[in-house]
Amino acid sequence: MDTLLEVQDVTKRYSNGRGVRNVSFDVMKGDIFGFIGPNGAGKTTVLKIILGLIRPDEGNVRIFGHPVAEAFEQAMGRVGCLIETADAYEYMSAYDNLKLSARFYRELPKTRMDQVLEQVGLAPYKHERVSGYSLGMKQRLGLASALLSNPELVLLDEPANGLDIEGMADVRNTILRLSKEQGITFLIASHLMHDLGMIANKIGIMHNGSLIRTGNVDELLQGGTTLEQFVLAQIQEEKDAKQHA
Ligand SMILES: Nc1ncnc2c1ncn2[C@@H]1O[C@H](COP(=O)(O)OP(=O)(O)OP(=O)(O)O)[C@@H](O)[C@H]1O
Repeated sequence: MDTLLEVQDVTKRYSNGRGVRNVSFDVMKGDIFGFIGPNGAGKTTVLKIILGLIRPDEGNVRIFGHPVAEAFEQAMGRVGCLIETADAYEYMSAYDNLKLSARFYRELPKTRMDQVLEQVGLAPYKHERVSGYSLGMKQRLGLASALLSNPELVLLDEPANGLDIEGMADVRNTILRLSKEQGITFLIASHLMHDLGMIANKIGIMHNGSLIRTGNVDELLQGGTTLEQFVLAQIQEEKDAKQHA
């Protein structure tokens, strides 16, 4: 099986002593990898390191075999991301917003905006102002923007943040469809375990800057345990181990 992303022993210490320590995991082609953990656990820091936005103190990241530190352009060529909130110009249409984003990419075909709007189910509303969109639709527009460069690997940070249950289902279904129909691989950071548990095939649990567990969802959750129960138990185990150390 192809490894698209390798995070190898990554450490980042902020000046306040916080950060992430010795984080290692792989994302394979076709995965929907759920990167789970409470607020402040270190998920965003790891995503930013993967994207070359933060330089780690130690460790390496390889994407499609290319080291991000030495071969940034090759590594990022097939990566899309949505790491801050999906901010769009409200007074413009989805189509025009994407046209603006498209200026950042060289050689995008003119039809690409329509293709990605189709992929996220916004084609019927593409000429409507974004101000009239639901939060779920705005988030799907952010996803459309992340898809512009035709990436094989997409990184999303808290894609369900601020969405109601309908909006969450909307974004989840879009991700699942993109995974199944386009073969896109996802790494999704979220503290919303129930939401992520419905689509992820693999998970990594971050707690206090460390990755405390990774594995296949099917293998980890046996006997009717929910992902939420599992993650909470893992975090408790980690706390107990620290207390007795
Ligand atoms: N630039 C920074 N300087 C100092 N500390 C930081 C910085 N960025 C993040 N931190 C701290 O590092 C830790 C990890 O933060 P990070 O944002 O990666 O966590 P997270 O799991 O993504 O949480 P959230 O979902 O709340 O963003 C937190 O304790 C945070 O306060």
